[in-house]
Amino acid sequence: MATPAFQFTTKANISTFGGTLLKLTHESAVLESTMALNVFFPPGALGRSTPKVPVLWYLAGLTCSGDNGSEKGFFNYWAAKYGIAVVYPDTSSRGSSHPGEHDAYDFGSAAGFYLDATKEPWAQNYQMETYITDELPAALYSYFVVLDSSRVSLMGHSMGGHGALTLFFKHPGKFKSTSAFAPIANPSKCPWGEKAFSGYLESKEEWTKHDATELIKTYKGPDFDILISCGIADEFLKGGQLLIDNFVAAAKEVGRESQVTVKYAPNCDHSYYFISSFAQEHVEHAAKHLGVL
Ligand SMILES: N[C@@H](CCC(=O)N[C@@H](CSC=O)C(=O)NCC(=O)O)C(=O)O
Repeated sequence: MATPAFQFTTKANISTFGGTLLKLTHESAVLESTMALNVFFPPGALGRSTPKVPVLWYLAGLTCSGDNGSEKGFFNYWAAKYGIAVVYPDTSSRGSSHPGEHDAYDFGSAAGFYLDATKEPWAQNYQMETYITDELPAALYSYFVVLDSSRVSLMGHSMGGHGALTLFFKHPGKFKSTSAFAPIANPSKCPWGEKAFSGYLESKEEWTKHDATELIKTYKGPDFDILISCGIADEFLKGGQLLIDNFVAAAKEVGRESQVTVKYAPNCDHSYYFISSFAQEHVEHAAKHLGVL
């Protein structure tokens, strides 16, 4: 048997909900970094090659790693039930030490914004879009052949919700569905997004290419069915960081309002207590589009 060109190191093998959560590391060429991630395999899937299982990616938010979603999202119970693997990648390159990289919670490490930076020094290794849509999936799907590269969905939270929406629009047809918890839905117009885009991108003309509220207006791919959940008491919704209404208005502008469902949850905040409360709904949304519900 040929040795796969790409190697993962298993740091932990954890039995949960009848399946297995692997804590992995690997060398990323595009991020120029050793990267950690977690992958949940539903019952019976790890170690077999067929039947393949669909894959759901969870993109986490600012300050997070692959651990937040896998430990506090409560996705694995529902993924086990529907026979779905869940990939929990990290949120930025971890191998560098650019000026200011580790100083703020909303820029640099753990704040890669799921885009390919064009401004130096970030352009060297802050290439999260290529990592999430190309390098890491190619490596995972060839190493763990049970993962079905033809049935893949996305979901994400906050900065990761921005990633789940923008990567879906930027790569038409690559993902069966997407959904988001409290996404940063119009980053060009909020403080988190303005800081990230002006730091990572060479010119302001590039901003629209990374903003879900702009991308939905120019999207030419297949129709979609986007689910967004957000807490009414979300401090970042109230603080103007999420701007979900702008995304809904853009959907209306291009006649796609029926393809976007936004559900506001009474009393809920921005935390994983909110996310885990709606984990079932988001995994089942993906399960429907992945053909297992
Ligand atoms: N100042 C806070 C802000 C960090 C925070 O709330 N992060 C959220 C994501 S926000 C948007 O991407 C988060 O999910 N945190 C991790 C968690 O487990 O709650 C701070 O630095 O704490």
